[in-house]
Amino acid sequence: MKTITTDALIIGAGLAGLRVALACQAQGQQATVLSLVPAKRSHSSAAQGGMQASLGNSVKSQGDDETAHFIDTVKGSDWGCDQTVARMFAHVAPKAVRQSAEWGVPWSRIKAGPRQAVINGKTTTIKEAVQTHGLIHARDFGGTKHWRTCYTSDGTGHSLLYAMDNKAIAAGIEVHERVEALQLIHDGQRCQGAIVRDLVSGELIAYLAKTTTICSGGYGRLWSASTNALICEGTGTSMALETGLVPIGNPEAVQFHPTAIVPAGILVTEGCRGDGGVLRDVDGHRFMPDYEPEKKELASRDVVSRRMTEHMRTGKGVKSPYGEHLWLDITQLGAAHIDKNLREVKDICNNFLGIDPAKDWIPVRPTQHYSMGGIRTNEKGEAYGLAGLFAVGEAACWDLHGFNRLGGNSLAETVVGGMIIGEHVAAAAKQTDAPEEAVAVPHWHAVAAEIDALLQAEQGNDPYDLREQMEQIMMDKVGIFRTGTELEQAVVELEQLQRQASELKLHNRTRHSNPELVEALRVRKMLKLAVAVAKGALARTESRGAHAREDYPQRNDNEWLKRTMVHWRNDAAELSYEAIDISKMELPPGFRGYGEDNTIAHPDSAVRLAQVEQWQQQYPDATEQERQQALMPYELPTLLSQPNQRRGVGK
Ligand SMILES: Cc1cc2nc3c(=O)[nH]c(=O)nc-3n(C[C@H](O)[C@H](O)[C@H](O)COP(=O)(O)OP(=O)(O)OC[C@H]3O[C@@H](n4cnc5c(N)ncnc54)[C@H](O)[C@@H]3O)c2cc1C
Repeated sequence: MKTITTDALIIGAGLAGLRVALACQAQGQQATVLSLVPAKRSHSSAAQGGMQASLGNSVKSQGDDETAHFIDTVKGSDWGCDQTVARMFAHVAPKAVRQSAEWGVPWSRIKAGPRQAVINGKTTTIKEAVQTHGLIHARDFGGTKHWRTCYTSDGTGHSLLYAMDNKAIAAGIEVHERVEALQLIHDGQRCQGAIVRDLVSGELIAYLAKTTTICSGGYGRLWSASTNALICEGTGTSMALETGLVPIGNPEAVQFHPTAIVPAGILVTEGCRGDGGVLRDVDGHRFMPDYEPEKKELASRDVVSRRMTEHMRTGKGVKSPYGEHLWLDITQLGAAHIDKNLREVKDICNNFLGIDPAKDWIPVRPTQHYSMGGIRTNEKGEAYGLAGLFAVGEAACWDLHGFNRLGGNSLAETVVGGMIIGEHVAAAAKQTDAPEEAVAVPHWHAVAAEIDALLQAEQGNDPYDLREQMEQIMMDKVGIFRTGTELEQAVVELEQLQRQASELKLHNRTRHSNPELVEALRVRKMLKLAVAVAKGALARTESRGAHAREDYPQRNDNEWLKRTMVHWRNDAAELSYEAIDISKMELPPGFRGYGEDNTIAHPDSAVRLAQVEQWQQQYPDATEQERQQALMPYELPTLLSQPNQRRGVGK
């Protein structure tokens, strides 16, 4: 058995993984990072539009601060998030953006003086103040009170990941690429690394570590149409699920992005609408103001995706050989703006549609985009159920996003989460003894036996076929709008596929670079996750954020203000629930601001609201910080707890 030992094993070399690694290395803990692909090819590099942080620099960001960011995030989540996490996050986000600037991220900057901008479909003049010249700019994004999304043209993820990876190289962090973690090493109490397969040589390696952090990204590729990269298959998340000890939180919370191009499914950023683009139907009519008169195209993502789907259902979609779609019109922004701020969108339109977005409308429809659910962790990023295991980024349910993530809050989560949780990972690694090799042996044998069996099987099912069926079921029955009948069918069908996946037959019997073997190992993991998503969705008989049940259209705080927890036990998904405590909320549940308020209220909401109001009346002169700490105290590592300063025209 080949073994590699390290202090902190990090599975995933996207933004979350690299930021955790940098935090560990800075604390003198050796970090070793694993990745399916070279680090700079991780999915984070695909992020376009930007990263939220309340710098308050621009004239349109005036008045922004951590509290506004916190409130937007909680409302965006439809009160499903962990408010303490949202508070910690909003506090650290400005530090994350500034640090990344120091590390070389070329943030788009403010130019003092007047400039033309398109707001609500009208060309307007905006004047930036002289004292803000050269400060980091922000653009508008959906569901936010102020312009808060910092950006580098529309290649924000690319710039961030390149800067982060260069920093990791400079820090001497080892990234082992083209390897795949297949099973966690643990003794039932503590996680001590992972069994990993070299995707080129086929060799199995036991990575032994004091701490293990899963940063393996989302599970978008469970659906046949997704904006996610092909490697976003959720195998890291499923690996935690397979322990039977670690739960997945809110697997059913899945976001569909309004604007993926048709037919390729590639995303064009929310920045298109943030910068003034509008949505049009088959008649060229701008329909969003009819549904959401206040926020229009910049309502929360889940809301816009639903409105688009509803509008197509009324017969206003554009028919195409690839199904119906709507139009995204950014022509009003003009070629100069697009060339500067939306150049990736321009390339995508040119290369995949053969159109010029400065002149032509872009065919779009809502498509699977983001996994709010993931490995359930506490505020320190520690996974439930196994000591020494952490999760950060899209793979985790830390739970910053609840049932809907705001645009720009995911890049921010990867870096902020990496900064905060990285400190806890480093501290845990310092306090833990190196594991004994023996603990890895049964896990190594289990994985080796699974691979042997797959390579020797004379009969069984085709892994590609099972996967295709899974993707279609997820698309047709676990989509934007959900019903009990379809979800019941989905659960039955997915469970059947999952059972079939225990018997697979491969045509390719080689041990080294064997894509069919990779597929077989992955499809088993993906099917478990798919079952968890569908079962969670079926059980949740309410509509909250991106989880929209047509048979249960109301948000039901009375019965459902709780987090779904899925354990994999006895080869089946087992559901339980974790209550969300209203009495500890800084922002008690209320109306989110879209459509009609049809919430079934929880009796504790009114009680908590009265407490919050009473406190405010009792201490009218309290500072914002005093108010906040009194209502919902939170702790951050000292390094990150300092107040933020704002130099712009904001507070
Ligand atoms: C097209 C697109 C545009 C987006 N734009 C924005 C935006 O503008 N703003 C925003 O906030 N968010 C955006 N997002 C979301 C955001 O990009 C992601 O949520 C975020 O980058 C995820 O980062 P991560 O570090 O968690 O995971 P990733 O960047 O996905 O990295 C996962 C890593 O895990 C590795 N890995 C996976 N499984 C294994 C395994 N089993 N063994 C070993 N390694 C493994 C991979 O190789 C990779 O290195 C966008 C998403 C998409 C799809």
